[in-house]
Amino acid sequence: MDLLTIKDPSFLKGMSNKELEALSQEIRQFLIEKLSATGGHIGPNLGVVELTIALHKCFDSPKDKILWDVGHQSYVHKILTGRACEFDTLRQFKGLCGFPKRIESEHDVWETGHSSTSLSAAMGMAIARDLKKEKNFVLPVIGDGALTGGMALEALNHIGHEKKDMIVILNDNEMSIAPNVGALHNILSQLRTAGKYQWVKDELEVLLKKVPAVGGVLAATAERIKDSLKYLLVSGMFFEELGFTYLGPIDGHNFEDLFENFSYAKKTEGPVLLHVITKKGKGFKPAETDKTGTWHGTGPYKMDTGDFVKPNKKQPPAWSSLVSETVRRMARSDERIVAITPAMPVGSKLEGFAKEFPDRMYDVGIAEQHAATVAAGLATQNMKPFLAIYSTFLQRAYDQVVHDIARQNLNVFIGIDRAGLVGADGETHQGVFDIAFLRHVPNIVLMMPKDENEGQHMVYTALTYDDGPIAMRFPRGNGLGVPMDEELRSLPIGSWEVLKEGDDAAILTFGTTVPMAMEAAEILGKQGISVKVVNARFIKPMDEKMLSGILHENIPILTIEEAILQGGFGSAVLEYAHDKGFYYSQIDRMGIPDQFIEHGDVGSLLEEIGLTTEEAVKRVSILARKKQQRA
Ligand SMILES: Cc1ncc(C[n+]2csc(CCOP(=O)(O)OP(=O)(O)O)c2C)c(N)n1
Ligand SMILES: CC(=O)[C@@H](O)[C@H](O)COP(=O)(O)O
Ligand SMILES: [Mg+2]
Repeated sequence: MDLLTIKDPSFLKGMSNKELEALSQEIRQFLIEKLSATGGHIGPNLGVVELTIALHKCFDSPKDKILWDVGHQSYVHKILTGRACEFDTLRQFKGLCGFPKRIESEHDVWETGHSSTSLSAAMGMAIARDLKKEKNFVLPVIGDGALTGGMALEALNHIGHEKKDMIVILNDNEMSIAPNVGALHNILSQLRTAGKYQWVKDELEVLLKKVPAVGGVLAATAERIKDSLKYLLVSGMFFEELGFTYLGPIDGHNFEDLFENFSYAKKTEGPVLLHVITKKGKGFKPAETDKTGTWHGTGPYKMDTGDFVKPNKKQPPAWSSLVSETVRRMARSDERIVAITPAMPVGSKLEGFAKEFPDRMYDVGIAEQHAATVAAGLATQNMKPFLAIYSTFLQRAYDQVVHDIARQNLNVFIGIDRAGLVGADGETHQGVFDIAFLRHVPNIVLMMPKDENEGQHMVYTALTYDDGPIAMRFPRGNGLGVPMDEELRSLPIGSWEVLKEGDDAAILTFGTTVPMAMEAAEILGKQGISVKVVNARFIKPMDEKMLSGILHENIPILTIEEAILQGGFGSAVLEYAHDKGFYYSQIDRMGIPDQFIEHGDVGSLLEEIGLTTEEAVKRVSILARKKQQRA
């Protein structure tokens, strides 16, 4: 069939299994083709083709609520709900979002991007349903990786206690981004090999009921026999003990299995957990055989060979590699260095570190809070923990940074990756809040390098700093390709760097917006305006000596940051000026406005919010003109 003609999932109701098999192949081929041009989360989506079709055939979305945990595997859902025609714009500026988006469709009942929220949201929907005395199914789909997230376990605990009607679909493909980790993963492995539990339990019930009852004693004994048999037959009655009816494990690519279990689940009171086994990347060899997470989320690729489309010219090293490899280099001479990642060993480029120091690298699963406090615990024992974590995911560990790390002034090095706009992943992943939520935390040092050479020195600074928590933020993508110093050196904490002298105005900035500031200063120079450009590489503590000097000279200031304005670096400069009595200094700020930034290429996003060289030129011209008028 022509997928582009699909308006909603109702067409599935009348289709035979054979027709559904054919549809599955068409959807797989469509995904492989479309994503070869756009990139995206090909592996996760190829794994849920039959599962998604079966859900939309057996249930009535949006009356029945289908939630997608993380949401990176919702492309098939988007195809079946009338958005196939938008896939050429997937994850592009003003195009189709790569995660569920309520504004896109009534079938996207819950927005995700960060992991492990679906069960909690589903519980909220189930409570609302029952209070409103409505009748509908609530169906969160959660992966084996997402299940390792603390929120998911909090939700299981609550759902099992409240015994709300809900059908949790556990999509178990044994993979997180990289192979899944943890004791929960081991329980799932046991369940995967234990074979179908549910039918055994039911047959047991029938059998035991046939035993002639001799009063309650035997029945109670029978119950105990049944329970002990349950333990005997199926290890890890983890979910049943939590109050769920556990079904499965079943083949998530087999329509008969899916339909049979969905219908059983529909008739089961209370929360059901249906354990579905799928193959990540199914139907596309390179993705299906991927054991490292390379095909979890990709750029464009060649369909016939599976080769990724490479940029035309050689790229400078990725920022994540620069940081992780410098940590690795330092770990050779400092045995105290331990790396911790919450399920992102591939994204944080920690494979080399893990290979060289297997006993000093911990992937804790999707557990950012746990990761941060493990780092804190390590620091109490005079180890040198390196917490490698994306800016957006660090949001999950805010209290652990405040309560465990900073309050105890523990020497943890936080490598804040993907700081700034990340682009295609959009609103849920932009790394724009970390300055605002860290700057006000006592004891913390927060810095950002202007290029990868300064970056390696910052890693050295962080790992040789012993006075408490120190965080270095760095962007997604690649460095600038600057020459790299052989020897690593430490930067004086709180020191800024003058990149260009000038006295009509000063631009204070750091990281990715330094080139923009230099370009603006050059343009303004040609207009007779001499602009000082300062690499304000320490966001906290600021270089108060240099800042008060600029304020004393009454030089107007423009701050620029690829981070949220409210509470950001510019706010810190405003606060400082006011606190030191510079009430009349001209200070302007450029940064991310008070809104969530959607998906798209970073250039278009910066253009759209006016974080551009042209805007900087305009702002400084106004400041300089005002200064001249006052002179
Ligand atoms: C809080 C949070 N931490 C980390 C991530 C990054 N992440 C995206 S998908 C993923 C793995 C999810 O594994 P699973 O739930 O099993 O889904 P699968 O990709 O196997 O279908 C991770 C760690 C995230 N989205 N949210
Ligand atoms: C869905 C998810 O959260 C991850 O797959 C994320 O998209 C990875 O981001 P990077 O591509 O920046 O590593
Ligand atoms: Mg998985």
